[in-house]
Amino acid sequence: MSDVAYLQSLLTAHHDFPKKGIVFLDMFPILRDPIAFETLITHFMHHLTSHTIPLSPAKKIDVVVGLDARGFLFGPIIALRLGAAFVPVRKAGKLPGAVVSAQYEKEYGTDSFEMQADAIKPGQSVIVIDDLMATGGSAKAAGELIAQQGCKTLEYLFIIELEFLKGHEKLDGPVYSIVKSND
Ligand SMILES: O=P(O)(O)OC[C@H]1O[C@H](OP(=O)(O)OP(=O)(O)O)[C@H](O)[C@@H]1O
Ligand SMILES: Nc1ncnc2[nH]cnc12
Repeated sequence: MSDVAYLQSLLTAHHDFPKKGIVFLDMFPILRDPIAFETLITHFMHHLTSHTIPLSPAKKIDVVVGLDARGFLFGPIIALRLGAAFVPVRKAGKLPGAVVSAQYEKEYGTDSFEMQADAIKPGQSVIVIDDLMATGGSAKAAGELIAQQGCKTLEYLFIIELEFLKGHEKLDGPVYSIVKSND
């Protein structure tokens, strides 16, 4: 079985969670299996070092931005392996000090994201990491916060992309996802 098929086999679908009509894809079984978790990190690192960094104008990644909450579970590991900073984007009201904010709509509701105003510096190379892209609303809001700080998002990375929702069309940068789901 390929690495991607192995990771995909661990994802579990929950119907009508957290709302009727939503098929929720749970990635936590990957984190329960240390070999799968290591495979996930290695897969992202291979993509970043063989594709994203060579194509980046600065030939490096300065900042990994992880989205609340599941992007916090593996974003910091990738940041450490890259020697990059980790910066959280959190749901409104959770971060102290001056923040920048963006409202967004996601597959099952609306929310507001915040980032600390001094967390990234203009011109830094930034990537965004999260577990799943559905409508792309969350990732788009994160991209807006990064743009407000004078940076461009090099790439948006996800474990899972619900391709049929066409979230990539909302984003201002390329998307990389390990597992693509079309139903
Ligand atoms: O592409 P979208 O339609 O915006 O949906 C994707 C977002 O929804 C989920 O997070 P959620 O807001 O449920 O937060 P959680 O990680 O705290 O559970 C998921 O982890 C993404 O962040
Ligand atoms: N269908 C889904 N499964 C898991 N997380 C999600 N976030 C938004 N939509 C989701």
